[in-house]
Amino acid sequence: MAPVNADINVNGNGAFILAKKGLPEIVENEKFTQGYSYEILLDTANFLLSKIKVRPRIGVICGSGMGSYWKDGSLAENIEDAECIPYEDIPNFPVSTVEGHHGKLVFGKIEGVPVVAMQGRFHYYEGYPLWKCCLPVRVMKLLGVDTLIATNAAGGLNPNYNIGDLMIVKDHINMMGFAGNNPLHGPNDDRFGPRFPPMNKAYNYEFRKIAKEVAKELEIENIVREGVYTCLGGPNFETVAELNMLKMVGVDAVGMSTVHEVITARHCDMNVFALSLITNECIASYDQSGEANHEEVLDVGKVRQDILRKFVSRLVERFTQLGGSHEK
Ligand SMILES: O=P(O)(O)O[C@H]1O[C@H](CO)[C@@H](O)[C@H]1O
Ligand SMILES: Nc1nc2[nH]cnc2c(=O)[nH]1
Repeated sequence: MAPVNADINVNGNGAFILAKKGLPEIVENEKFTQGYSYEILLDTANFLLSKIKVRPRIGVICGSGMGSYWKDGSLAENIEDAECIPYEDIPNFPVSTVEGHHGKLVFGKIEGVPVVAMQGRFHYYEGYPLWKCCLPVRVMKLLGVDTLIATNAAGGLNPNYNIGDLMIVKDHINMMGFAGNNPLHGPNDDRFGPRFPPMNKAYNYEFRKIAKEVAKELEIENIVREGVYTCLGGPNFETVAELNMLKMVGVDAVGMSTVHEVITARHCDMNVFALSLITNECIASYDQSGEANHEEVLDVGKVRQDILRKFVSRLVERFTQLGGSHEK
């Protein structure tokens, strides 16, 4: 039997083997696996501080299609005195490559509270290692942020959920972590946090309680849920078998972000609240028609933009009133 192409040889037993000459050399890049040092991120934080008027206390990460819920680019409606800094202009920052992620940091005030919002997050599937996806969280911490509100678009796996529901994240399952991929992988710098951070109280109990009260005040409690989120590496959506496995282990909503950001935030002792917008139904049966797609994800973000803006704004106000004494 002849080899099918020049890169494949046949050994003496007739089995195919790969020709060694064609294989790429893999070089381990230390910086890639270990992340930027405290000092490098301090430079980034100092650069930002030299540009902005407010010192943010709360950081908001806008999920897919949600960055414009405060108007494209400026967050003008709700972030007062907004100052936008494109990621390209920030030293050591990655850039956004996904549609629905504008790629700007917006500084200003919501309900009088100094905030920074990320209009666009970074995902593993874009090619960034997890530590780099989470770099902005550490920069926020160095800027003085003590509370993180992470929003995301997610597929609803819980059969009781509807498209357009908002899920308060009660907990997560770190599927990528099971495979050894963690934003805290590599040497630990105690100035950020401990080597072995606990995660059993990752999503602040008081914040979740407040969010449920606020949902009642805004009369949206019928669309607000509470559940377990998981992040997969993406960029493909899930197979039916994968979804059924996730359902079995107690997952309510599936996405491709947030978990690593939350781990990074808890490592550096930030209070965390996370909210999933259910943008599509996870198709967990071979008999069901339809397919997940990013356009639908972005469309549902638009439909819910007013509610999201009101909900997150009220949460910013109420979380700040809570002060720093509550249990994290
Ligand atoms: O998690 P966010 O960034 O909100 O976006 C979610 O939606 C996108 C897929 O449509 C993926 O990026 C997934 O992570
Ligand atoms: N993995 C995943 N991410 C999403 N983001 C929005 N919808 C989905 C989904 O169904 N699956």
